[in-house]
Amino acid sequence: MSNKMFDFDIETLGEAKISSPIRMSRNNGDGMADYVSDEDRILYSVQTHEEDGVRKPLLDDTMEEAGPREKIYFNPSHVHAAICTCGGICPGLNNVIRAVVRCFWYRYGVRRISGIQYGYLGLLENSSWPLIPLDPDVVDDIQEKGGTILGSARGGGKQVEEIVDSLERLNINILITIGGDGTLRGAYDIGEEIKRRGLKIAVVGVPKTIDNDLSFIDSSFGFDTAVASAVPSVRGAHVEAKNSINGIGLVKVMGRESGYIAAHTSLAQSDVNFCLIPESPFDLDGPNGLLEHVKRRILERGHAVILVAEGAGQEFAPPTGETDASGNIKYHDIGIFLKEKLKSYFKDEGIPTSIKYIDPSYIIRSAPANSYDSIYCARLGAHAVHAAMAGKTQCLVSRVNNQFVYLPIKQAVSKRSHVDIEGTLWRDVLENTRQPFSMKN
Ligand SMILES: Nc1ncnc2c1ncn2[C@@H]1O[C@H](COP(=O)(O)OP(=O)(O)OP(=O)(O)O)[C@@H](O)[C@H]1O
Ligand SMILES: O=P(O)(O)OC[C@H]1O[C@](O)(CO)[C@@H](O)[C@@H]1O
Ligand SMILES: [Mg+2]
Repeated sequence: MSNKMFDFDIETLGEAKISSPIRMSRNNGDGMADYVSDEDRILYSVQTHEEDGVRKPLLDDTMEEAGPREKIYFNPSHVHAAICTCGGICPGLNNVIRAVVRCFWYRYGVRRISGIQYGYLGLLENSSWPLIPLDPDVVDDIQEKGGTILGSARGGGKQVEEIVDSLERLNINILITIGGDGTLRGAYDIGEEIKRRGLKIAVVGVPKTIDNDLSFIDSSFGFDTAVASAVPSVRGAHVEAKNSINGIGLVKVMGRESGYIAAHTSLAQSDVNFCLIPESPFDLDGPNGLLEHVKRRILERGHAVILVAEGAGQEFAPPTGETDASGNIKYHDIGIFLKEKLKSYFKDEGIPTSIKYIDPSYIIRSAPANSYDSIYCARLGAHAVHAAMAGKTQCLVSRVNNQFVYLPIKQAVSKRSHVDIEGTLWRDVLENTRQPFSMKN
């Protein structure tokens, strides 16, 4: 009997019958890398569980290993591949684009590769942005720069019929979408419309989220760079706070629903005394509220550093009622709100303070990828191309348990990843900051 919890089966456009132009081996031990077969599977859970009094691995949920297949679906000379980047920018987008183009070009000999400008908007009927022809020369140095050479945008993704009309009109038969949960949902819907029309167009996603809030992925590309880029702001806030009388350094980082950047940055630069994330609601006032705890810290140590994720404390103000072009709710600026609260609280308490507020959000998001993310993006991009050439569709490339895998988009977007406040990451953050485990009265 199967105890499967997840559906990790990948859809394909049809049987892969064409021999891959990539020369690899079928045998272990001959000193040459082997093709990956669809039957090569990776265990999803590396934890053991108890069965009949014995600890056993969970063997039922397995994911398809990513990599070049011996047989591919598309004849490379018939391929017109397109790439688009959607949502907010993130370190590493250009690295992924570069890797995708180079893999199509050098490994498979694909010569028609187009960049779609400004995400799904570039595929709408009235788009005035032409396709950008891509080849290894065009993408040669792009990894040096932050952002994406294609531009990115929100909105347009729900107009799937128009998008598929454009794919048909432009003879695009592979679409690589690089983006977050919204982009992936859009990619899935585009795949459904393609199926409904009986077309043979592969849609493959490369998951992007600076907030690191996608499930079924160890950590998203650009996240390591984001944390590394947040560190100097915390360091600056700490120096400013220490050099002032009762100084308070307040830093805001991104993280709408998940506080991973804040949590990891607190560990990377352990000057943080209070790390505030959406997953761990807190009170401002009262004996166990944030303000009282900051006061205690100021009276004991003469300075304090607060790192807040943008989605934390949203309940302190009524919802803005505004959304962006993709339908995401616009948040209050918790950084500015906290700065004002701290100011008036300490004034009322008769304690002189100096509050320095730093918001490095867009500096972090626009940074070029560091070496760790550059390596990661190069590998993600190539793996996305191997999936598409093999005719896999409505899937994405991910790294789970340090292995590259293909996952169905539907399963991957079925839940978001949040910092588990009973888990080891948050436990380690609390040990480092020495803040109370709860600041609720
Ligand atoms: N539920 C959905 N179904 C189909 N398309 C969607 C959906 N949500 C968003 N999209 C489309 O996906 C694209 C990107 O969405 P969004 O702006 O939310 O960014 P994202 O991909 O979630 O990345 P991030 O929010 O991390 O920057 C937009 O073109 C949007 O129209
Ligand atoms: O300024 P924008 O484009 O609305 O994006 C802000 C949002 O984008 C994200 O960086 C995700 O891409 C969130 O962390 C943030 O809330
Ligand atoms: Mg989103």
